[in-house]
Amino acid sequence: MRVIALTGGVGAGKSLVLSILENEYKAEVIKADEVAHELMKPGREGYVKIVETLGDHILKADGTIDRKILSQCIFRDDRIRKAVNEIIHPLVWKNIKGKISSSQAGLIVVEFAIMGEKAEVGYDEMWYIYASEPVRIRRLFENRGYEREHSERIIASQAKEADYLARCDRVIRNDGSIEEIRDQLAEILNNRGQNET
Ligand SMILES: CC(C)(COP(=O)(O)OP(=O)(O)OC[C@H]1O[C@@H](n2cnc3c(N)ncnc32)[C@H](O)[C@@H]1O)[C@@H](O)C(=O)NCCC(=O)NCCS
Ligand SMILES: Nc1ncnc2c1ncn2[C@@H]1O[C@H](COP(=O)(O)OP(=O)(O)OP(=O)(O)O)[C@@H](O)[C@H]1O
Repeated sequence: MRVIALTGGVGAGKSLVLSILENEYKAEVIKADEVAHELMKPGREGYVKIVETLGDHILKADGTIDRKILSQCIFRDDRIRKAVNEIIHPLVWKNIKGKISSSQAGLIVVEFAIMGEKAEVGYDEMWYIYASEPVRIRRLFENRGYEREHSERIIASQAKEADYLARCDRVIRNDGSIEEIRDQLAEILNNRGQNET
């Protein structure tokens, strides 16, 4: 079993790379953000602690956490982001470790945008998906409707490029076309073997 950690900032193209790895390389994909959302559903460990810490103004009428409100809290206030991260991230990594140890897949890819010290899930190599900030801001505006200011706030809250580069074994460049991404993945996984960094 080979475990690849896949990281990069918002809008860099992680989901795109994951979909290619899942569909064309039969990888099992684990998304940290999806795990976090599971753990923030009513009654789950993350939900209880986050509501205790932030208060019930973050809840919708049906009792679920309102992601719009949580997003505004997280990206407008560093202290709130840190508090939420401290609650949710240890639970996320524990859950992901469990998923990896019970998996039978030959290739597992764990995706996360956050480079905290606790982001250690026993991976074999870490890939950094890179696209320049202007390209990311444009794609997020065109495809997700994010205003420039919102994208810039998220980018400011995430690891800097130098931090990603210092931690990663491999850089996948995604400033160009989807075909260029496919070519890079084929070269890494087919031609030169999965072990090479
Ligand atoms: C902040 C939330 C509410 C935003 O939800 P929303 O549906 O608007 O957008 P989405 O989930 O697509 O997130 C947008 C992007 O924000 C970035 N992001 C999410 N959480 C964080 C965070 N804690 N710190 C920095 N960036 C983050 C990621 O690049 C993500 O892809 C949501 O992402 C969330 O619940 N985050 C807390 C859980 C978490 O830390 N997840 C990250 C992996 S553990
Ligand atoms: N090479 C590319 N060419 C054109 N569009 C792209 C390319 N790569 C990514 N995109 C588009 O840019 C947007 C952001 O990409 P994606 O969702 O894969 O980023 P991400 O790193 O997963 O972001 P997040 O951290 O928010 O999850 C998507 O709409 C995606 O379709």
